[in-house]
Amino acid sequence: MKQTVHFGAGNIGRGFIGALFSQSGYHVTFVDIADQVINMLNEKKQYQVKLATDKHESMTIDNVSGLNNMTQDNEVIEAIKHATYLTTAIGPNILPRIAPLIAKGLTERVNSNAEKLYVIACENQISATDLLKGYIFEHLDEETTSKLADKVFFFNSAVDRIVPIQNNQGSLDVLVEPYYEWVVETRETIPSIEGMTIVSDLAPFIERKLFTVNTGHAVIAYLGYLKNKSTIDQALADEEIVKQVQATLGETGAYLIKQYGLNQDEHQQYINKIINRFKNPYLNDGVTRVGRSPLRKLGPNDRLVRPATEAKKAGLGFTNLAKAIASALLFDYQGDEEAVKLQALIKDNGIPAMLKEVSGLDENSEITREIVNQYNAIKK
Ligand SMILES: NC(=O)C1=CN([C@@H]2O[C@H](COP(=O)(O)OP(=O)(O)OC[C@H]3O[C@@H](n4cnc5c(N)ncnc54)[C@H](O)[C@@H]3O)[C@@H](O)[C@H]2O)C=CC1
Ligand SMILES: O=P(O)(O)OC[C@H]1O[C@](O)(CO)[C@@H](O)[C@@H]1O
Repeated sequence: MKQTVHFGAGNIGRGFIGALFSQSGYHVTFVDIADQVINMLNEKKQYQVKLATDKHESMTIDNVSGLNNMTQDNEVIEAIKHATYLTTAIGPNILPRIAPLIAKGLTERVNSNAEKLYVIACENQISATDLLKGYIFEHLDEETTSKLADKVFFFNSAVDRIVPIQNNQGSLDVLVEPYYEWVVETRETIPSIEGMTIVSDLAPFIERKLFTVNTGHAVIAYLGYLKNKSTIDQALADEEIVKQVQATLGETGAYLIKQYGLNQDEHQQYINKIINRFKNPYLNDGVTRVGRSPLRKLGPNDRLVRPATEAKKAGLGFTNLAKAIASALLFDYQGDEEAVKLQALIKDNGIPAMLKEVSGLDENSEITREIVNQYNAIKK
């Protein structure tokens, strides 16, 4: 049986990427630090992926096992030696932490296995696999790096499926929305995986996804949080929030249409479809999950700041994106480490300096000034 190694046995790992590999006839070795999940994978050897619909359809995912990367280095290295794919869905900030072990696995693999290995990071981040590759290469010597050239391939990808936090402690089952899209950039012919779409240029796909699904979701989460809504569908029952999401996605849409020559009507349909996905009442998706890690989400290349800077460059409007950024700055959820740090940065340094440090925006830029105006208006 073909083997794949997947880092991150969380929501996307079990509910999306690992499930597709299992359905494509692979044995999936999940690697994670969560002992309870790893033990359950090894005991039960299967779990259910349940669809968030009125019919509650479910499918069995089998041929799965687990390894703990903190305590089972050798077993992880062994698994990497025999895998056809190595994927991650672990969070972009965690990639540097798993890179040393992957580097050890690749070093042993290239000396013992001539088969090709395909590495794909499945994270909400532009060029996540390139980033992972960079971290891995920091731990490789020159000889190994050159051996890797025609044996280990790194492909960027875009992943789209809403998988909320699961309210089922002690179970491996995962509730997911029915929709999914996994787009992988490569010109190689690679072993086919059910549900994987191959493209030669990922940029339009990942930007369209990140600046529509993720920008829209973030706007709803931050505005919903400010209005004391607990879930995304509850936030979308508020007409003002709906209007604000539409206005913001109008701005990202204008940039995407101009940049990639998209058809305006088709893009509007894409936006409408996504807002309907967000309304799914069976997902029960918390605003604090969707708004999690605001420092990452306020990064220069992420879902809020990049469309604003790109829109500005293209001579397009960015007022609603500035309002979205301002609402993110008011995310003060104490259960989120980054939200706590964000509030401390704002308190200690003020918004312009914080935006310079976190978002790479000049303190006197037009975007920064607009964000500060919007922030003050929301606070009133
Ligand atoms: N949940 C969703 O709807 C979507 C998430 N994504 C992306 O997928 C990635 C994963 O997100 P989720 O699955 O939602 O998160 P999650 O928190 O459910 O899963 C992450 C997993 O990584 C594990 N982990 C953390 N640190 C680790 C370490 N040092 N070594 C090994 N394992 C470690 C955690 O124990 C957890 O099981 C993120 O980049 C996210 O942006 C992308 C699309 C949709
Ligand atoms: O996973 P992140 O980057 O923290 O952001 C959460 C967002 O990503 C998703 O997981 C889907 O792409 C959404 O649920 C939400 O927009």
